[in-house]
Amino acid sequence: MMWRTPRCRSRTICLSLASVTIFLHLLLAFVSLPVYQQPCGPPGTLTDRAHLDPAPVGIRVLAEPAVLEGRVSDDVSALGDDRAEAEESKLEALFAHPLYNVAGAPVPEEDRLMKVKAKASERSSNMWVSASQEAYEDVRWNGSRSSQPPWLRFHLGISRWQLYPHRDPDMEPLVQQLATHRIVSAVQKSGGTQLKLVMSFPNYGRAMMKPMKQERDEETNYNLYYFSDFERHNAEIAAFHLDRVLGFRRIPPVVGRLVDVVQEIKDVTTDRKLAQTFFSSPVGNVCFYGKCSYYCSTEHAVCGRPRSLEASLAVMLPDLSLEARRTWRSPWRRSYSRSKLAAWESEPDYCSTVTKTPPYDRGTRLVDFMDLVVLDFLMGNMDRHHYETFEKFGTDTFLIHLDNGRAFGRHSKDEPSILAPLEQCCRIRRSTWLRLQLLTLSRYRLSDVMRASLSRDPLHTVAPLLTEPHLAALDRRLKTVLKTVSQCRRRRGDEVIYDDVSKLKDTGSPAG
Ligand SMILES: Nc1ncnc2c1ncn2[C@@H]1O[C@H](COP(=O)(O)OP(=O)(O)OP(=O)(O)O)[C@@H](O)[C@H]1O
Ligand SMILES: [Mn+2]
Repeated sequence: MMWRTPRCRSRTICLSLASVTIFLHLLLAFVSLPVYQQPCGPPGTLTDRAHLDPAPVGIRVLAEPAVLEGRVSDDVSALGDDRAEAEESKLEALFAHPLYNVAGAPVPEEDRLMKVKAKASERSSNMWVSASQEAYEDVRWNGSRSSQPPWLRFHLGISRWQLYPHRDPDMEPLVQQLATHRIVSAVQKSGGTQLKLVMSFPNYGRAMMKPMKQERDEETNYNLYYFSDFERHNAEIAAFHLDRVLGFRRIPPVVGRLVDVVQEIKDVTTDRKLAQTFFSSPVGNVCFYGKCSYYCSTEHAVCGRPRSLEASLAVMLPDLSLEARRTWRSPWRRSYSRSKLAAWESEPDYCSTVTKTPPYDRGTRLVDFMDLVVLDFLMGNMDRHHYETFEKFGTDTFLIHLDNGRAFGRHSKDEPSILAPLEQCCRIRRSTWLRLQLLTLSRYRLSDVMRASLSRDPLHTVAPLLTEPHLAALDRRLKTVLKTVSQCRRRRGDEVIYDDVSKLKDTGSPAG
């Protein structure tokens, strides 16, 4: 009977510990309640700047040591509401979180990419000269927003730090038009390696179309070098959603669409070279292959079923003649050679060379690049040899995350080399790091919010844009990113975190 005494004692200790734990949880719940009940505020109160309010309560809470050190468990996240939430409401909750709803000063004039000038409508109508002018609407745009088509409002909304604002009221009409608007012209887009078309709408809007080339459950061939990989239409779509979920807003909106290859391409194209590549396959599907340097041959034709083809449509950025863009070579670009290593793969102190070189030696360029690295690692994109910025904004501006067609090729393997810049430089924005931590919590889990976000795309009804293994890979890779940051912090301490949050508080300068 001697064994009873220690057990009784341990039971008493357990009971006391349990009471203390419950008390502490209740106390914590009571204290945190106001945070989770914060109203997200009407869209009018939100700013379209990607920087953070000096004192949003949620940020202060998230900046507590527990979160910063990665000690946040699902228990803490569940304090506000521990019920299983529908994924759509998880996405809503994420977008309502203070880390996404940052208040600040309105965007100053000089931080806007474009503005409406007198007689802009006349200039615009001359820009898109079409062989079949009657297919286009009469242009009656002026300075009033309601007269402007959604694509123009998107252009006018681009600022120094992002392509579009959080909770953009213009987003829904824009994606609606991309998904449903009549296509009046389709021509091949020159440049780049693979087949893609520029499509025009009756209101002079334009979109870049990439056709489906691969089934969703196919994985990239392991023996292909990344530069020979196919471009995937669903990767372009999913990348846009992921970039928005991460709070970057640096990818032009992309939607999926079933395109009738006869009615919406062959019959309306003025591109003779493209038209010549149409043929009917042995089973009666209409196919075409266009002219380009990779995969433009009968063997790699894209085919309708029998005429209906899945495609991604990305809204076009302002024409280069209006707003020039600068292309930057990535310091961590891969070698195109099958045998040579790039400098970053062999030089141990490569990052310190980069950080001494403009534009990485000042401002936010390095941490902007790290944001791109995180995005690319999560979606397995090895094809980031270049990135672009708007010339007008010089070096103090965001990086446009264009060309994501080679992402989401593999779910069963992660590509650690994509994270090399983060590992080597050990530098990340605090706001990014905080949002990444948020996305590990069950309340906002990355795979769940991505599933919800992607289910809004029109092609979702044909088949989910990302298969479950791809969604699971996002959660797995997110953990790896946070682990990398933790290891950096152990090695280098606080210098790892670029404090865009308190920087704002102190100086009010844009944190990017
Ligand atoms: N939404 C867009 N609006 C305007 N221009 C765009 C847009 N997306 C891409 N571009 C431009 O078109 C060019 C080719 O696009 P993209 O890089 O997606 O094609 P690609 O065939 O994958 O090219 P690459 O083979 O070089 O990777 C890019 O260099 C970019 O400048
Ligand atoms: Mn590409």
